Amino acid sequence: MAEAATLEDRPAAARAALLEVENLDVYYGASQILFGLGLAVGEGDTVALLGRNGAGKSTTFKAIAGIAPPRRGSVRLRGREMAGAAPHRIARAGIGYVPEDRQVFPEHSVEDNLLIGEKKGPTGKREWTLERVYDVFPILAGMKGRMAGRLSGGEQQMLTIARTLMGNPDLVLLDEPSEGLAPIIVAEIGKLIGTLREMGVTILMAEQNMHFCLAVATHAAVIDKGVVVYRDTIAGLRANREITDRYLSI
Ligand SMILES: Nc1ncnc2c1ncn2[C@@H]1O[C@H](COP(=O)(O)OP(=O)(O)OP(=O)(O)O)[C@@H](O)[C@H]1O
Repeated sequence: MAEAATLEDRPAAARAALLEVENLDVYYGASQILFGLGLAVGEGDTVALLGRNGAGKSTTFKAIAGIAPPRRGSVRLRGREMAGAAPHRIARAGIGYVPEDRQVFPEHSVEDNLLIGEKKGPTGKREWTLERVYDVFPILAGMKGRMAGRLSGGEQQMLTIARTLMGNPDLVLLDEPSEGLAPIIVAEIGKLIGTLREMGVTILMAEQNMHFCLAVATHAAVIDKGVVVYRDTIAGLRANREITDRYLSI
């Protein structure tokens, strides 16, 4: 009898997916950006959406979050259709979105930023409290009274992730968490994502930095010109030179 595969050996789609995206077409005006895009995120997975600059990663996230509503296709969270719903409804349904440009409230303290994000999860859960956030993000505990606008880029990135978690989402979308940060800070963010993965937080993150993803993700989807061209475990991606050379060479 074949040995049972571990959770991470199985493709995300083989388990009941928390998020299922199918046949997504997204346009900006007359230009089509996503072409029948599909991907799945299993509960507890950390899925990296990898692709070059302009491949459509941010657009995919905006479509899932309802900011760039798809013209066709389906975005289901636990089987519930989200496509076409307003962004605030999608957020309330359990999808937390951390955009590329790290939106902190600069004139508010770190702690106020966290409290602004506080809400019950879709099933009423309140797993993330200030105490828990400070436990996982000790750097924020040390600067809770500081104005968010005075934080460094990496600290703002952490604050935005922490604020999103305060909303107790079922799924966190992280758009290019390593972008524009110094290597030492990227390593910190990587460690943090690793901690969240160990805690069972489900994450879909967009990245251009393949090395960053190899270190923290469990699964990968590769996007090229608005189409997902490859889906596998991170181990599968690592072993696939053809895909990494063709779409992700850096
Ligand atoms: N608001 C917009 N209006 C028109 N075209 C856009 C808009 N935003 C993005 N695009 C185009 O859509 C395509 C996909 O962009 P997107 O930002 O989704 O890519 P990406 O993979 O996230 O890349 P990046 O790493 O540069 O953010 C690009 O060709 C981009 O120029």
